[in-house]
Amino acid sequence: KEKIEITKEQQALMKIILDAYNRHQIPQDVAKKLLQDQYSAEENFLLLTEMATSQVQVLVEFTKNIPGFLSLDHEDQIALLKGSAVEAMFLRSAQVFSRKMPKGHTEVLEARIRKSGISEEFMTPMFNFYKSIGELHMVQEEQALLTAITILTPDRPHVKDQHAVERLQESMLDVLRKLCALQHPQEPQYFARLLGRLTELRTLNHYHTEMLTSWRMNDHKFTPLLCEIWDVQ
Ligand SMILES: O=C(c1ccccc1)c1ccc(-c2nc3ccccc3n2[C@H](C(=O)NC2CCCCC2)C2CCCCC2)cc1
Repeated sequence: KEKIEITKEQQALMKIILDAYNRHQIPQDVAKKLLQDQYSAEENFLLLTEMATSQVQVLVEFTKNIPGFLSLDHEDQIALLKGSAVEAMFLRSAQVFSRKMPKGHTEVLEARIRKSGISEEFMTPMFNFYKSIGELHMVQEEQALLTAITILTPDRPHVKDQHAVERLQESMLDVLRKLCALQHPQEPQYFARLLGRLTELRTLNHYHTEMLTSWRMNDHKFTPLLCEIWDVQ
């Protein structure tokens, strides 16, 4: 049994990532709002765009704290943020959805989301993803590292220096691999399952434009930031 140990600098890296992740949480809790009241499709869409706009701002702050990110080529920094924003939003939504809630609240939340205005065809892949994230029972460190790994995906569109991004992503993957081995000693395949979720995330990203434009309402209004990030309008 080879001895798994996280080095001093890897511990420091994990602490930086975790602090940044916890510092940059979404301001108000969307799940609480959804559990309180039923909203119309228009109100839900407005809630989504407000939540997503603040999440993008939070994501930028989190990303700036990833060691080495600010040393990347500036245009590559933008390409990485733009390329990962939707995936990070779904990852965050999945974490909000799979958070421990009082009895029956998750079912109410799911029902509210199903009736929020998203078109039927996207419900299954979206909830399959949320449930597969929930089954992993990730600890905070794993969630933070997985978000950083998603952002540091080298093959996003328009990234010029992919090797520089690969090097940063690899150091995150190495810490995550060790953390999984330490946190889940009985589950040697846990790390692979975590990375499998990133593949599922890409498929959600793939049809995000139809998901947005097919909300059951007309005149979808987006903030300027979301027009940039979501390639809409
Ligand atoms: O259609 C969607 C879409 C959006 C952008 C690109 C492509 C598709 C699309 C549709 C629902 C959800 C989505 N899945 C959720 C799971 C749990 C809780 C809320 C969730 N949401 C939305 C939300 O506010 N997400 C926040 C979460 C914090 C981080 C920023 C985002 C609300 C919005 C009010 C109505 C009900 C769902 C997330 C996304």
